[in-house]
Amino acid sequence: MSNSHAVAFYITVSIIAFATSKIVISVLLYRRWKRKRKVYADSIKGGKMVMFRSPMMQSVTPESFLKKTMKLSNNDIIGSGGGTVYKLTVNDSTAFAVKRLYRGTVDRDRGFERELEAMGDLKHRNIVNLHGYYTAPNYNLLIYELMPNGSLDTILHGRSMDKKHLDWPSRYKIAVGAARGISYLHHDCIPHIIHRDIKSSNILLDQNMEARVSDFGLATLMEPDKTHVSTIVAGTFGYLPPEYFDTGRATAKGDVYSFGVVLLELLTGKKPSDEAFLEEGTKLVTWVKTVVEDKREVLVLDSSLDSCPNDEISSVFNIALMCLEPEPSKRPTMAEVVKMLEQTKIQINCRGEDC
Ligand SMILES: Nc1ncnc2c1ncn2[C@@H]1O[C@H](COP(=O)(O)OP(=O)(O)OP(=O)(O)O)[C@@H](O)[C@H]1O
Repeated sequence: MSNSHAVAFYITVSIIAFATSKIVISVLLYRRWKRKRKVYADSIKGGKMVMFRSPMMQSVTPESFLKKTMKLSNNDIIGSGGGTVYKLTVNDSTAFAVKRLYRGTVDRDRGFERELEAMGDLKHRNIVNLHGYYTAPNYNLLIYELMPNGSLDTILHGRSMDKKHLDWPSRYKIAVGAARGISYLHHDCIPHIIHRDIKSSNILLDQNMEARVSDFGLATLMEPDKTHVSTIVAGTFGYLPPEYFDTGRATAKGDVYSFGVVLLELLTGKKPSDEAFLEEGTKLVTWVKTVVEDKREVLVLDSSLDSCPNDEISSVFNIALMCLEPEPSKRPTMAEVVKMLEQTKIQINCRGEDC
C-alpha cells in the first residue's frame, strides 16, 4: 500500500470508529433516560404523566397517582404562591407535595417541559427532589418530595400558630444549607442553572430542619459559554438585584444578591415585603445598610438572638453585605459564600466558642 492509500485508510477507519462510538453512546444514554422515567399517556384528559424512577416512586404507578390527584381538595392545601400546593398521601409512609399550575402559552409550556427534564436529574441534599410531572391541556402538576417543616418564610414570618422559634445554630445551618444548594446549581450542574427566584418561601425545611432550595419555575439553564440570559424582569419584590431593572439580565450574581436578602431575614427576623418598610418608602436592604453605616448593627438584629455569639453573627452579617453589593462583579460567587460561611464556624470553634 502506498503512503497516501495508508493515510486514507486510517482516516476512514477513524471516522467510522468515531461515528460508531457516538451512536453507541447515544443509544446507551437514550436507554438510561428511558429506564429513569415511567411515562403514561392519559387518554381521558389528553395529558402526559412522567415519573422519575426513585425508591419513593417504586410503590406507585402513574395511573394510581393520577387518580389520587383528581381527589385532592381544599383540605389538602399546604401552601400557595404561583400555584396551589397540596399534600398527597399515597400510604402510611409516603406523601408528596403536588403543585398545580394553570397553563400559559404553548411556547412557555414547551420550555417548562424541557426545563423539568433537566430538573429531574438534579440530586443534592439541599435541593428539593422533583419526582415527576403531569401536563394536561389546562394545567400542569409538579410532584415534589414533601418537606414536613414547610418554608423558612412561614417559620420566620408566618401566622403565630405556624411560626417556630429558630435559635442561632438552626439559622446558621439553614444559611449554609441553602448556600450549598444554590452553589450546586451555579457551579456543579451542567448546564449551569440560575434560579432567579431565591427567597425565603422557596427555601423549604426537611425533617431535620435542613434547607432545601425549591421552585424552579423561573430557573434558567445556562449554555456553557454564557454568563447571562436576557429576560423580562421576573422574581419577587424585595429580593431583586438592582441591575435587573437596568439591564434585564439574569446572572448568577443576581441569585447571590437574593441570597443576601435571605441572610438579612435570618439575622433581623424581618420580612423584605414588611408593610412598615413600604409605608416608610424603604426596603429591608436599604434600612439595614443605613443602620450599618451609622455603626448601629445591633439595633437591626432579631431580638431573640441577643444571647448568641456576636462574632459568628457579625461575620454572617458581613457576608450578607458582600452579597448585597450594588455592583454585581463585587459580589462573591456562591462557592465563595459557602466557603466564607463554613470558615465562620471553623474560626469561631478554633477560638473555643460555640453557641
Ligand atoms: N415540597 C414542598 N413541601 C412542603 N411544602 C411546600 C412544598 N412546596 C411548596 N410548599 C409550600 O407551598 C408554598 C407555596 O409554594 P410555591 O412554590 O407555589 O409558591 P411561592 O414560592 O410562595 O410563590 P411563587 O410561586 O409566587 O414564587 C411554599 O411557601 C411552601 O409553604
